[in-house]
Amino acid sequence: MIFPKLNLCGSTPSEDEVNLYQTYSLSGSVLIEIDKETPVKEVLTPILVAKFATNWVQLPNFENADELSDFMLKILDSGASKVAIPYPQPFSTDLLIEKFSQFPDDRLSLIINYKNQKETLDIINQFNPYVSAFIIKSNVDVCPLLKPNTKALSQKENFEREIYTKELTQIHAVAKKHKLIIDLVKINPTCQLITNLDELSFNLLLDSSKLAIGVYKNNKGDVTEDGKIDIGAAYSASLITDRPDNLYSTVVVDEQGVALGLAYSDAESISEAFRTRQGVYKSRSRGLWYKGLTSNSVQQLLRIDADCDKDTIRFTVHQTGTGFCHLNTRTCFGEDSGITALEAVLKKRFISAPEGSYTKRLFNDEKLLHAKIMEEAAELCEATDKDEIAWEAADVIFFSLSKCIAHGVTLSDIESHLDRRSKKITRRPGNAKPFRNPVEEAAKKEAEQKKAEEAKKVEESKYDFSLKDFDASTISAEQRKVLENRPIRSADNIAKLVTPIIENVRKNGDKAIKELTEKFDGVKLDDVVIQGPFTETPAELSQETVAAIDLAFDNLVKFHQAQLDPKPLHVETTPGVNCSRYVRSIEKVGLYVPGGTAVLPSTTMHLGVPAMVAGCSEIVLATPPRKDGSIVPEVLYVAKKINAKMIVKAGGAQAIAALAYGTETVPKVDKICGPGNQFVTAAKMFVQNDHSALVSIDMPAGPSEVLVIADAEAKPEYVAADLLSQAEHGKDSQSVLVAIDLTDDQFKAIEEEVKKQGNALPRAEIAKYSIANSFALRVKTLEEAITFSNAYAPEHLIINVADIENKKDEIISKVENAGSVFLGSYTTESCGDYASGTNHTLPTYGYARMYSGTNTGSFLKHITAQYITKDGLKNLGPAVMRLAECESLDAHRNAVAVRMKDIVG
Ligand SMILES: NC(=O)c1ccc[n+]([C@@H]2O[C@H](COP(=O)([O-])OP(=O)(O)OC[C@H]3O[C@@H](n4cnc5c(N)ncnc54)[C@H](O)[C@@H]3O)[C@@H](O)[C@H]2O)c1
Ligand SMILES: N[C@H](CO)Cc1c[nH]c[nH+]1
Repeated sequence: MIFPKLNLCGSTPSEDEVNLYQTYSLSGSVLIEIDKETPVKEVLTPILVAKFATNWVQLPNFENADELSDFMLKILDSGASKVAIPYPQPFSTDLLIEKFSQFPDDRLSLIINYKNQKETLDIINQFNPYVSAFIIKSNVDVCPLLKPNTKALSQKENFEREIYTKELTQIHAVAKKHKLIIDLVKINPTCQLITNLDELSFNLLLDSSKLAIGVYKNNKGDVTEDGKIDIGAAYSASLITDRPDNLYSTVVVDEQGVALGLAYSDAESISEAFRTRQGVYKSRSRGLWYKGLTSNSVQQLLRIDADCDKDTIRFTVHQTGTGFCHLNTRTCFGEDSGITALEAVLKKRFISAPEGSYTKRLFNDEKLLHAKIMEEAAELCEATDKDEIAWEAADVIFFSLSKCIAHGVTLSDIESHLDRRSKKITRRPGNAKPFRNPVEEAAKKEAEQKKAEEAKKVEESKYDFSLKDFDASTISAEQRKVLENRPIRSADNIAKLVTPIIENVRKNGDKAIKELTEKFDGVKLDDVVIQGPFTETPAELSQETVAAIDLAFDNLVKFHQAQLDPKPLHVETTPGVNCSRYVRSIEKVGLYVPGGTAVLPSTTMHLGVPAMVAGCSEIVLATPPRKDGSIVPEVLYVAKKINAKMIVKAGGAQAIAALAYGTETVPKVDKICGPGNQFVTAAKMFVQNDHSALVSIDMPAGPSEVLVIADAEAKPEYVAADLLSQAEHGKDSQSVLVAIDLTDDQFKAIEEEVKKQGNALPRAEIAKYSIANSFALRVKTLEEAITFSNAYAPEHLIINVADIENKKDEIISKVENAGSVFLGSYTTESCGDYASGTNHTLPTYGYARMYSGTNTGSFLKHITAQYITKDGLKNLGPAVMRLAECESLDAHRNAVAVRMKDIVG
């Protein structure tokens, strides 16, 4: 809900300010800011005693704790519901708490300047027992809650919104029972912001610089050009309705809370009610309904309240004229009864009692009325029997109320005095120890204990992350063979799973893609593809991200361009026999960018750059969409840089099938490249073997893996970080450590680091599984280590050993099988994963024995040609004919023989 604020600092407020107060107070609660100059008795007290508003008063800072405490007492006794005290004050927090403890907590609130979440939570925890509300003042200039939570939010906006929401939720969790109000000083409010804050149980403070009145009336919607929000619209933003006509049921009551009838409201009518300060509703048949416009039975609006679940509101009004009901009765529920009815009767009689009647005499003859009051009061004092007491009290009320009516005092005025009395407070002794509520103290202790237990649980639940440890000198040959291979994965089951997916896409095209994306990725797609060309740089990308992508991209282009040799090859193999070879790019390529557990703009570059450098004319990207059906801006930016034709918003086997066979919107491609999980790899193998697909693939690139060779010189911190960098990719990734001649302590230091760094990772849950699938092998020498690595054929090989600068050429000459090698303690694999220039799409699972990683050549093919002269055929022909005879292929022999006849006769 909103919480209007009015500044009454300084001397006497203007008429406009008083008017504003009267409008703001209709919303139920107002925060009035005063300073030491504000005349309390003349200005503040008359406002505070108004019965219907709940007034909070914001006090200034005081140099002295006693002065502050005296001022608090004065304001509270003047009728303020609560005082709001800015924190910190110029004196100590302990002293402030001591002063607070002398007042009831339900009369105090604290204003905190938000610096960071930790500090705010600490202050809230400290003051929780002594106050009943916190006003959190924040100076952010962008609030992630201004927009609705829709698909339109960018990844960055979603992230910021999530963080912000988490912070507010945590504050709410700590200050649970307290009212929370947020003052977003630099933000122009919107209805959406108020609704979003409501969901987080925060009220929004709105001072007069942010509030406007009657914006609807001027047909300007709910916000003015200078960013002020209409108070009625702001109030309505917190309301909800389940009615089909979207109106809010509105119970209309009088000053005593007696129901006059039921009406309906919407944002427009509420706005008008605030503007006119009268009962204005929305008639279901006639639109805006200004009550009393035709009947003269207008209603002075006193206050609007929302019920507990905010789907019904209550208008408290002062009803004039004949009443609320169209049948000319005061209420729609028939006649009044009790004291309310008595007041109405007495008011009527005061105006119209016949001359000479007893009532007329009572009103006119003050002495008679006093005597009756005294007489009935005495009789009430003497009465003992229950019925008699009630009888005499009724007499006292009758004559007292007559006196009130004769002097223009209403029941509402009497209630107002009763309320004021209930607001008077007695301060606890000044030197009392800080007041501690035993119930809250016990709750606090319990909460602390719970926190300690939870911290213990977190500590205990830390993942083990220990490495299975083998010694090369003691393991058997069989054991060694097992380590050289990867954990066996049954391809049968996966093939069974992907075949129907591929068939479905082949048969049903885009419809199947949409259905499978909803099933496996939980995303409902409107369109299967985003069509290029991608001409824009997505606005949500920061400059740093753009610069990082640009640097990585340029390095990849340099390294992949160097691999391109576009010149034809000419060799004269035998005099007159001229052989040649020509390079051609593969026309249409499909690049699969994984996206199941992490979005990989880097893979988009590592596939896209060689395809672009090779000159492929049609590049189609495929990647799983985000939950809102969109594609991350980083991938869109790379799509622009490689001039991709389109992006298919799908992952898994369905994406591979779409690229292989084509659909209504996805063009069929000639080659599919890119890594992926087991479904992606199985689908690539399937389509490659299906002649009707006529498509090739790059290689079986599966779960990421790294093998780190480290000796005693390698820093345990670096070794652990490198092992974890691949372990975090997926549960089936493998990280192998080959440790050269390490002592137990040195080995343990690496293990400890893996545990420490692993537990701190946001993807610890994934890394835990891959480390459990991994192992360490302890060897004596570098040669032994490289021998094992050649047998294992890792995707990535890191060699972090002493004196690498001098030994690197010798070492690399011994490496036979590896996707990519990283030499020395500063050459972390992450550089190759992103930006150094080498390609990160590499063969895994031991395929580095026979496959290369992705390179420019992956997107090229070669055409050979030959030109044989007469002399050439003379030189080569006899050998060809002899070989054809060996194979009994006479037609082959004859094709040479018919020519040789002409040449040699
Ligand atoms: N070797 C390399 O060069 C390299 C590079 C980057 C990533 N990788 C590897 O790629 C892999 C990426 O895997 P990922 O899962 O994160 O993303 P992914 O894009 O490969 O797979 C996600 C898709 O799998 C499909 N899927 C999920 N569960 C399914 C089920 N039960 N049945 C059918 N389909 C299902 C979904 O459609 C989803 O879109 C990781 O193993 C990572 O290590 C390798
Ligand atoms: N290490 C992966 C290849 O196995 C590539 C990658 C992408 N993002 C980070 N790393």
